[in-house]
Amino acid sequence: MEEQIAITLNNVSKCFKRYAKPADRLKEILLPNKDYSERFWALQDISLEIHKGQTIGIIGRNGSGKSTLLQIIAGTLTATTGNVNVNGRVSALLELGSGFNPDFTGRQNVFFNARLLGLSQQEIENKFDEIVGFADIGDFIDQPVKTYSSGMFVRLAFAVAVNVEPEILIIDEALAVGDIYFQQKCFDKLAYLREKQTTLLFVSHDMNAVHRLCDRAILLDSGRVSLWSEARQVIDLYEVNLIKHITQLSKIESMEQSDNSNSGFTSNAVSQDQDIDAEIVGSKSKSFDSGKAKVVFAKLLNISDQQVRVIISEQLIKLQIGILFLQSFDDPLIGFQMRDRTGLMIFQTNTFMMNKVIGSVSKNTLVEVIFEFKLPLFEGEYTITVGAANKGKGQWSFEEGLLQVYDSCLLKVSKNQESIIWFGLVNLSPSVRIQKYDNELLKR
Ligand SMILES: Nc1ncnc2c1ncn2[C@@H]1O[C@H](COP(=O)(O)OP(=O)(O)OP(=O)(O)O)[C@@H](O)[C@H]1O
Repeated sequence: MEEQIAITLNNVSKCFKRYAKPADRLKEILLPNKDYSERFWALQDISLEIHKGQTIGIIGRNGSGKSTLLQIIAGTLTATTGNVNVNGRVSALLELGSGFNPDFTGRQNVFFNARLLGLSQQEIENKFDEIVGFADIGDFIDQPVKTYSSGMFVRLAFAVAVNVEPEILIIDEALAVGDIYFQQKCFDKLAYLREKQTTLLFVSHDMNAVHRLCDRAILLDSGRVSLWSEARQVIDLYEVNLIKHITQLSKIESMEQSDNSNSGFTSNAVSQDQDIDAEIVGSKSKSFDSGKAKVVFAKLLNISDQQVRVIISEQLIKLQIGILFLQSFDDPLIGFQMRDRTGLMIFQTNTFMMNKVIGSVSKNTLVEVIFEFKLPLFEGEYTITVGAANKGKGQWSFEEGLLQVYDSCLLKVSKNQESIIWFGLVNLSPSVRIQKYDNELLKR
């Protein structure tokens, strides 16, 4: 079957008027026959064909034209030249606030927006609980949105945009807003829409997110397509360009500071108690609960057994889990998994997989398990899911699942100032050997 085309752009360019001084704009209003502006081409000669069901990342440095491109596809801006053809119902999450009436309540805005997106009154009523459940803003749904925090605003806007079952979903950086739980929920929803063959266009500066969500990507550079290819290749080129750019900047900086020789690293100044803004959230959202066991506690401790929520990368940490078994079991196991802010599972294990036997437990037995490990992760927030089951077999498999509590703990990993400089998910702590061969040696 021939693949359907969702979006076609033919030689699209966008020109904005710019004024050197604000007064020039005013002068032009007062003297309409004079032109005080200069022309600025934010997009130049963009031609693309996006197939139905593709997920496309749009990346590029600040000002490269990403938002302008999204707005032209979403129809909120018109191209100066070229033509755009969009085939399907578009739901767009662009600038914060666009599409919402500040004086309307959240509820009214949901109906208003969903109507604009082509849903009937009945369809919106059917979807309303799902949208509000997703946004999770409580009683604020009946308050005017002008009273919302920016986080609440994005929650509601995102909830509407993704739950109206769009054929084409356009998102501009919205995933960067909101707490880790909401971000994970958004990623899960986008993964679901992707499975349902929704065409997704996604602007982000977060390359992990682009990598996770997108098949292909567009790299914009000064309003032109620099590369349109597999996401991995485009991200690689973007990162190489970024490194080159940063290198250039730092060369200029070091020339400027050549008289300042004091450029050494500072010693490790981050303390365990500093910057604690994470919290143990307990059984926040139960993904599975058989009613046969429950989590009594899930705590992160440092090596001195003090409860912590901020951990310096590469330090030892203990995860202390208490499970109360409400029935007797002959061979229970307890485990955990760690996920990053995109919901990506980084690690999981359990007592069975570690060849540790809890042994049979009678009704109302509390079992405490302590996992101790190093945390060589990149700085950021992570969540821990705690689970229990009976009779393990193979990898994360068992005869009877008892509970799985997502987001039992939230932890924040902070940078280890004494470590090497590195980037990625896990510090592989590489060793390195360098050898130099002089000319004489090479001739031999
Ligand atoms: N209404 C406008 N009038 C004049 N110039 C504009 C207008 N909108 C955008 N621009 C300019 O067009 C260029 C591209 O802007 P755009 O917002 O599309 O970039 P971007 O890649 O999304 O940037 P960022 O990553 O910072 O969000 C920028 O130089 C911007 O200043």
